[in-house]
Amino acid sequence: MAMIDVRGVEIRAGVLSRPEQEAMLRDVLAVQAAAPPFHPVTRWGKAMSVAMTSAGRFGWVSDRRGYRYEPRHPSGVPWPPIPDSVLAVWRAVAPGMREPECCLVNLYRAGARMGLHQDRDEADLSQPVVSISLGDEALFRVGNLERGGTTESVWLRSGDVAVIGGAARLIHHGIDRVRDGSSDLIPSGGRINLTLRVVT
Ligand SMILES: O=C(O)CCC(=O)C(=O)O
Ligand SMILES: [Fe+2]
Repeated sequence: MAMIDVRGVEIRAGVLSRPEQEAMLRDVLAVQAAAPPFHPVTRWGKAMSVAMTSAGRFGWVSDRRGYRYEPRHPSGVPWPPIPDSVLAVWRAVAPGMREPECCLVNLYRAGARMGLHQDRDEADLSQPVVSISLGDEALFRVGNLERGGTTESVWLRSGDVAVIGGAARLIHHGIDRVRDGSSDLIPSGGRINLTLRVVT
């Protein structure tokens, strides 16, 4: 299994076989059925282009009050549990770490992107963020610990796993674009990204 290091972010290509991706997709579609994806609104009132939902004890939400982790979906229902297929990936790539408390589900349909940001809303930064890609390929950009400076980009493909941890835990990263129609995994098209986080 190939692993490349992009500024301390470990990108493991082809962690999931096609049958494993299909099984995980079924589990993620069940999460989405229980907790429908929504477009979070930023503090400044702008809807994000990525639709989101979560599984686990906490989910990530944003609205006019800002962003934070919450124990319930905006509808009031608790987030569904993180599927075992997803937990298995965390255990494989982050052995000895705590169990994840949030699986953020990012849904990229045509034109969706995610600007450069840090994942810094978690209390225990000794724990990594593990990111799983399903469906269409995405151009992942990695910057620096501080704002600004040069960046490097790499395509993430269906079944790839990225580990953002250690000295790179607070590195800036984002998704510039998704190559529409590059994968046939998701029948309705697009890309799903799962990020596993220890929140507390
Ligand atoms: O979609 C991706 O690959 C990255 C997602 C991400 O950075 C996040 O949800 O914080
Ligand atoms: Fe992130």
